[in-house]
Amino acid sequence: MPWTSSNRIYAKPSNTSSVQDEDMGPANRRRAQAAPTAAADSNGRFELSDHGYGKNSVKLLHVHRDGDFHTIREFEVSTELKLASESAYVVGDNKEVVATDSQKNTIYLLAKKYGVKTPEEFGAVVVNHFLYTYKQVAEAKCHVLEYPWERLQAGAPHNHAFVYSPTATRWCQVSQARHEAVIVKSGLSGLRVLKTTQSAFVDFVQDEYTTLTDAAERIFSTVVEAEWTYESMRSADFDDAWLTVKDAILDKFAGPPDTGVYSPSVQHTLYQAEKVVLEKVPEITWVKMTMPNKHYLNIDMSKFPANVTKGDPKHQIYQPTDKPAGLIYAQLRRRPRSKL
Ligand SMILES: O=c1[nH]c(=O)c2[nH]c(=O)[nH]c2[nH]1
Repeated sequence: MPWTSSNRIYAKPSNTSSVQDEDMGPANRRRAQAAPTAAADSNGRFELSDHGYGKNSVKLLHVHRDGDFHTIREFEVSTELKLASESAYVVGDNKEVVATDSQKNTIYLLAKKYGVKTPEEFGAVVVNHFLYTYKQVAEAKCHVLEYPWERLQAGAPHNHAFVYSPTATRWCQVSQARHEAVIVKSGLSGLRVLKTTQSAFVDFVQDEYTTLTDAAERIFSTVVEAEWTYESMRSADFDDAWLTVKDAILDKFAGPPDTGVYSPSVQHTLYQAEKVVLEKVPEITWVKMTMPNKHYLNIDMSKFPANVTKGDPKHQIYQPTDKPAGLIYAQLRRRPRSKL
């Protein structure tokens, strides 16, 4: 979010001078004396090019009890405020500072008051609250990370027991600057997948730097990260969109259970998954995926005598190498509609 210099207020607000020394305890007096003015501090040589403060990872469990049928969602919520004034930083004046401890309390109180429907909607409630309660807040951000609880299936869906199923982590970042629209970015991280066939990498540049040979058949494994934004808060079904993104990735990576789907490269598989996301969720404006190529290397057994390497051809051994990994990403967005 760009910040114009008009947001910056260097002068210490004049009403601070009306505070008499006698009103201060010794510690406050020491602090007030120590606080430099902006000019004395930097002589205009420096300017804050960014700032913000908040509470990190406030953990919260939301239980919705509907008779015997309970639903849970567990979150880590982080807040960040950018004040219009830089006084807290530059001259040590805390008058406009909403304490990070109060920000933590606010998260609990808003969750109690409004419930937590989706991370995105709760994030919007939080940023709205800060902007409209405190006029000195110029921008508010809220990051929500959701723990992957699923209802326990014990023959039937259990009324009140859940199992931790960390297939992927869901998160969102909601931000709003004063007089501007809410911006929602959602994401999925840590979706680790591997397939044992239907992956190749051939026909790439061959030159004096190349040792890699064409692989018509290889292991394909990655840990997918994805993030995307929405056109507006209003029309989107955030839970449904998140599941659609996860399913698009799994479907384009794996294909049908019996035959799979051929991947000529990580790049192409990533692109295919992003295309499905934009096709299926019209509210998403762009989607970015990152797929590190977690290499599983063939082990050269040719140097060993035949009698030791001879084994059941059904057994194939690879060497997993986490690092280095190829790092492949792309962002796909909608082209503006032609006016013709
Ligand atoms: O799918 C791949 N894309 C690459 O760009 C690449 N580079 C590489 O060494 N292996 C692979 N695999």
